[in-house]
Amino acid sequence: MLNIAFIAHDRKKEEIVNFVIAYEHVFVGNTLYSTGTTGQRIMENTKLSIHRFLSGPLGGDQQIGALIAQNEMDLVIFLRDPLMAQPHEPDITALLRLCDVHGIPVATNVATAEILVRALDRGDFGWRELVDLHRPRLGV
Ligand SMILES: O=C(CO)COP(=O)(O)O
Repeated sequence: MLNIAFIAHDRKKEEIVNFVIAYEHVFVGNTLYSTGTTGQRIMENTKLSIHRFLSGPLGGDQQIGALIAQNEMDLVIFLRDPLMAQPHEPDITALLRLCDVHGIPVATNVATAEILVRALDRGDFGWRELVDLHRPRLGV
């Protein structure tokens, strides 16, 4: 079972909802997290249960970043809006930076998300457990 985070900016909300509906059978059984509004929209449209943090502009990206820093996140799907500036741009940069610091697979567009979720379905994320042998989860 993996810990997976869903995040999408407003103009990407419909895209992430459709993506999660399409792969609901892959995501079910994992522990799912999201920023506030993204999670609300996904839960309204699927049977998935999601731990929702604050909305992104209010600190949700930072809350998910904290889980990444504690080695509590295995996959991040973050559909960013590349065409509109966000008020919390530093938080977005910080989250993506932490993914790179800790080597966490992160998709920032749906094409990459699709490849990662198919890899997840095939069991390709087994290597995360090997990494965990050397970097035990700290818990939250
Ligand atoms: O702003 C976000 C990510 O940076 C997403 O927040 P919401 O899911 O609350 O819209």
